[in-house]
Amino acid sequence: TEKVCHLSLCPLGTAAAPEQELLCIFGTGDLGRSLGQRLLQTGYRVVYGSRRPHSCGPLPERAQVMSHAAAAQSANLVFICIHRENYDFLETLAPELKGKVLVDVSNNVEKNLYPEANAEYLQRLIPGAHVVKAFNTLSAWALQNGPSDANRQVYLCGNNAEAKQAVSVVATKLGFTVLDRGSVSAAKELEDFPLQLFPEWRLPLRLAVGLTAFFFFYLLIRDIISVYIKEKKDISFRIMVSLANKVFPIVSLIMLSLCYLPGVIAAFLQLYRGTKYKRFPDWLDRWMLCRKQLGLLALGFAFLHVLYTLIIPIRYYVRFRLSAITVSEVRDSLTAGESLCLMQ
Ligand SMILES: NC(=O)C1=CN([C@@H]2O[C@H](COP(=O)(O)OP(=O)(O)OC[C@H]3O[C@@H](n4cnc5c(N)ncnc54)[C@H](OP(=O)(O)O)[C@@H]3O)[C@@H](O)[C@H]2O)C=CC1
Ligand SMILES: [Fe+3]
Repeated sequence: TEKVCHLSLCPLGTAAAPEQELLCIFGTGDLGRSLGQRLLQTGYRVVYGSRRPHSCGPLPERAQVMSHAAAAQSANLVFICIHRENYDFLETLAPELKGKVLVDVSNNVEKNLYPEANAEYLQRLIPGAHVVKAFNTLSAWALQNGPSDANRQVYLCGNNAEAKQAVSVVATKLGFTVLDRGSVSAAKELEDFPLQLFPEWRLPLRLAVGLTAFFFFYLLIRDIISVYIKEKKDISFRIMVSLANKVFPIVSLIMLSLCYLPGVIAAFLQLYRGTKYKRFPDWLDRWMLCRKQLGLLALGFAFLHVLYTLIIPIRYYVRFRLSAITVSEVRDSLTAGESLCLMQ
């Protein structure tokens, strides 16, 4: 109530800004800098903890830099923007970090590099702190530029509900949507996220490549190589357009049917079982989950088919024009020759 009275008594514009919360960032690297800049823009105060407070690279204006211990003491929330390989020194800061919320943003370069998740390791190093895994699925670039449609979500997990709440308040203020994934045992999963490149596309893409290769070679043997062997006719110029244009619609239709088939199978399965409250078998589950990708790929192949179909008449037209020109020129020269003969 004190704040409200204070604000309402003040004339417009001179209201004292409420004390901004101070947040701490360990590490003055790429991510630390981007995160700090974003936090400052959102209205937080930022203090960096660094090994070399006086000689670190360029930092956002208005940010303070101090030693790790001093920085840790001044804030309740500490973002650890340091690679996991260098975490070990944090153990010596355990007294300063006791009771603080530590945000682990780290990623690994490959899966299963370490037996435990980075966040669990951090928690083991500093048992007295509350570790929250968050922000690791964002890039420094995305953080600096603020949330966009593709980068809206911040996944977080941790054992302490209050600590998670504190982090999600910050994330929300930064403009992100928070998705709570549960306790720190989910950290491993979160750390694997950035290492999966469009996982749901992998199977459909492999399928598309496989089908394309299969039908390409099948048609190559059937339409071109066999003609060459039987009739000694070389029609290999057809490979680029005509043959390809036979492969595209076939693959497109197969992918389209694969997109709709699992739904039908699932419906029959439900009818057969007499209930829809039972899990589908794993293969069907996986198949159902990539229907969107299968459909989009089918659309892509259909589009290629349209494109190639439009190219073929253009090619014939050019050939027709060329031969028409040749014929008329031959005719002209012939008539010229005839008239020459007549004159003689
Ligand atoms: N860059 C990105 O896009 C993303 C990065 N991350 C994670 O954020 C973390 C930091 O990444 P990033 O900023 O790119 O890395 P950088 O290499 O740019 O920065 C790491 C910082 O850690 C500190 N540091 C380095 N070595 C040690 C050490 N031996 N002891 C103590 N501190 C050390 C340094 O700060 P100082 O000199 O001030 O001590 C350094 O600036 C990583 O865990 C990474 O996985 C997560 C998502 C995206
Ligand atoms: Fe067609």
